[in-house]
Amino acid sequence: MDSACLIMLSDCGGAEFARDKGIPVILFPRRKGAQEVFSAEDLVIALRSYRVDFILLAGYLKLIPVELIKAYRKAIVNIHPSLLPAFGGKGYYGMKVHKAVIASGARYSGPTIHYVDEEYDTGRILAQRVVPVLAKDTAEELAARVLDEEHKLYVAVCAALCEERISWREDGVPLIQSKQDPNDYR
Ligand SMILES: Nc1nc2c(c(=O)[nH]1)N[C@@H](CN(C=O)c1ccc(C(=O)N[C@@H](CCC(=O)O)C(=O)O)cc1)CN2
Ligand SMILES: NCC(=O)N[C@@H]1O[C@H](COP(=O)([O-])[O-])[C@@H](O)[C@H]1O
Repeated sequence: MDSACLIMLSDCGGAEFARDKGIPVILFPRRKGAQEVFSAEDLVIALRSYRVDFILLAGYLKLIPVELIKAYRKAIVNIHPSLLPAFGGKGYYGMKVHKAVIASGARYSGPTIHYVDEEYDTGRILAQRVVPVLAKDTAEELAARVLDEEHKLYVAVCAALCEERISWREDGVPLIQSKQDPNDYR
């Protein structure tokens, strides 16, 4: 990857880790009363200055502003810990998702990676993996099973993005071309 930049909601372990690796960190949105205003337009300018090509969300809990969506069309993806469109949207994040899945009696769950549009979790689905929901699962046990697949799926999708193996079906569904078999799209 030529360049990287971390966008965080707040200063946390991830921000410290990134700084230690020499990766620029931007806190967005700024806390109320912060010394300097940093608008969505400022964020786009900053990302362009760092030559950022893709934006990968993971546990980012605020709505990405439309200015960023427009500036990074088909270049912002998010990972969500359920099989969207089920258990997605405002209020569905972290353990809330897994608790809702278990309470529903669903027998399967799993991560979804989707393109980010103006609303929460309504962007085009790019990839999913399925895990079983066991009868006696706690939300924490299900979360761990889903997270294990998230970590594998995000790596595979990032590789496909960087290697330009994403194509778009006529109906607007994004497909990933297999690295092993160029005739296989998922
Ligand atoms: N424009 C978009 N922004 C974001 C998306 C998206 O699809 N489009 N995905 C989210 C990630 N996400 C689910 O994957 C998600 C994150 C947070 C929420 C939510 O309800 N947040 C609360 C605030 C929570 C807090 O501040 O602690 C809220 O908005 O009331 C739903 C889904 C990232 N951004
Ligand atoms: N709707 C968004 C959402 O729930 N995202 C989820 O947050 C976790 C990452 O958080 P962490 O890396 O901060 O622990 C991941 O499980 C991701 O699917």
